[in-house]
Amino acid sequence: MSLVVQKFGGTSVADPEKILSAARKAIRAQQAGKQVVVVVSAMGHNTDLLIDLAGQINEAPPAREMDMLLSTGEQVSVALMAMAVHSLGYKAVSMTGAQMGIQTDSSFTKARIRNISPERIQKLLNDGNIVIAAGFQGIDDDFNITTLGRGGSDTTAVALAAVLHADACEIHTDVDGVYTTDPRQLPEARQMSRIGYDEMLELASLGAGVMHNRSIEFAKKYGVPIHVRSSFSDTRGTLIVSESESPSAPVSGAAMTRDEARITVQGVPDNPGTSYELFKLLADVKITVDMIVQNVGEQNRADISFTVPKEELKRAAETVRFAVTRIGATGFTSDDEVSKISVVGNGMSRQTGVAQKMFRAIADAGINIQMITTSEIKISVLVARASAQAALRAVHQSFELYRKPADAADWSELPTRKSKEADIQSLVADLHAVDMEQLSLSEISLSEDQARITLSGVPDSPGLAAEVFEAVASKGIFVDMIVQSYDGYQGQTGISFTVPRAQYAECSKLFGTLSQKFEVRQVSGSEEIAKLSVSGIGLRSHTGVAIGMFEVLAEAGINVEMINTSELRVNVVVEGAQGERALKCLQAKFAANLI
Ligand SMILES: Nc1ncnc2c1ncn2[C@@H]1O[C@H](COP(=O)(O)OP(=O)(O)O)[C@@H](O)[C@H]1O
Ligand SMILES: N[C@@H](CC(=O)OP(=O)(O)O)C(=O)O
Repeated sequence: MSLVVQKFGGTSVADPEKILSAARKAIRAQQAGKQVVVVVSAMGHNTDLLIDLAGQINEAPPAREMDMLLSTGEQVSVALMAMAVHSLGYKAVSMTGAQMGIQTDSSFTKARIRNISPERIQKLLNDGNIVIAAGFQGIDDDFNITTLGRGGSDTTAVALAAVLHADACEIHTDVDGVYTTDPRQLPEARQMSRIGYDEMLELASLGAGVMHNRSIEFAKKYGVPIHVRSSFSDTRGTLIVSESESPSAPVSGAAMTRDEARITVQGVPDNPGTSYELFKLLADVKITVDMIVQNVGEQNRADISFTVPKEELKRAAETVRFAVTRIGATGFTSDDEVSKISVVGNGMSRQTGVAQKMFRAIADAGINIQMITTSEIKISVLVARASAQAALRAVHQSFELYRKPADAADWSELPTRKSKEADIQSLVADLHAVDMEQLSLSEISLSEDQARITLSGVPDSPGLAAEVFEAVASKGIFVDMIVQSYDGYQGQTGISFTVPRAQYAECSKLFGTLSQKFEVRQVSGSEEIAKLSVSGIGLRSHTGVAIGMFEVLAEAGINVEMINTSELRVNVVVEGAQGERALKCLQAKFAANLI
């Protein structure tokens, strides 16, 4: 019998009428011959209210008690939803995370699911019940209640869909589907018919609050199709599956992470191990570091810039102050008035000129780019918060995201779940054997076909990045990694990028002639670089991967020249001669995580 998981977010169960309307949807699905599991979040903004309440009693409430408190929001909703189904004449049973056997680790307020026992739910479904499951919560080995982190009900829903082998996991929310960017930010955003898991994973981590990023990790890992749709109508929404909406579009979506802060550590001794020490100290106090830009240093000193969520700046600055003395850096600067604008698309890894187009759009809007990082399917830039919305709009316009691509898939072509009955047995067995959210890496690789160009002391003004990469693109040179760092000294910035080794000579010649035009202090580079990549799922939520890479390379005395990180991959560039040795170190370090 086919089975559907329907998740209703806080806005969709905000009052009794909405709860009744959600209950009717569940009943309609059951009448259509499906077994139905409904996952609900706390009503409206109840989780925020509970957090606020806790704050009035204790400024730093114990995390265990926080989870005890926050889980009550969902417990209210499941009971009311079950009552709603009963009032309409159908059978329903509500269940907490513990009752469903959702076992987690003990990281209160951001627990990870280890295991789910589907037997009880399955029995209740077989008896004709609609099962109403509390989202966002679980239980640890010591019977403590845990929660999965803000927005975690999506993760509960997808995890249940995986273990119950549902046909689809429907996310019912207050928008019609996934848009090319947050429609609350840009009304011209367009609803997509579908989006790839990797694209959604990146967007969700970049501020597209419509989905919780960890739920996409699950969906990708277990092949669960997600259907994001409106709670208030029955229209088709957006499918999240393996393939993108359009095979040709370079960019599928754009996102803004509004409240960011930048820290630049200046004059870091350019020795193996210093970055590791800095990021380890930050990781030890559980600060999530993003957009790491370690540019190639001069005179054996480098600047390392990175971003942290704005609310973490105070804590991060305390740690960085300590780290500066410990690693012998010269100082640090920070700015908490910055936002990150990103574009994401599976198609960009196959096309040239995508980064340049984004930089041009932002330059033409008169906005300065402070930092750049790229990865295979994502380009992020840091801009002043006051210009962030204008930058988002400029980028959205430039890639014509408001227009449906001519080759966009339409609903009739959308794939459905293909796995067979036998798969479920092994899936369930598998889930009992391993942690559902354990780090799984698919590949550790070395490529030696790239070269690096570094422009140091570049004037930090609008349009510079666009001009540099337009010049490179005009020669038909494909740029892979790009990092631009904020330079706290004299309004200057440094840009490093990699190009195919075969085009290195041409590219250095180009900058030999262009360096005067761009008023670059120094152009340097190396034909002998090695790029090492660790790929998998959810590498940013498993922040240990980047740190682990820094650690083993530092231990082996190998200096990291460039780094970029994304949900799917962490890349580092090291000196060419060290490539093979670096690969062996990484393979040894992550052997247990390779699948
Ligand atoms: N790319 C996007 N597509 C659709 N919605 C988005 C996107 N980015 C951000 N959002 C926001 O996500 C909101 C839905 O998420 P949320 O408020 O958490 O819903 P729920 O309460 O159902 O969990 C939408 O109202 C929308 O403003
Ligand atoms: N109630 C929790 C979990 C959740 O997923 O909520 P929502 O589905 O409304 O984003 C929160 O607010 O974080």
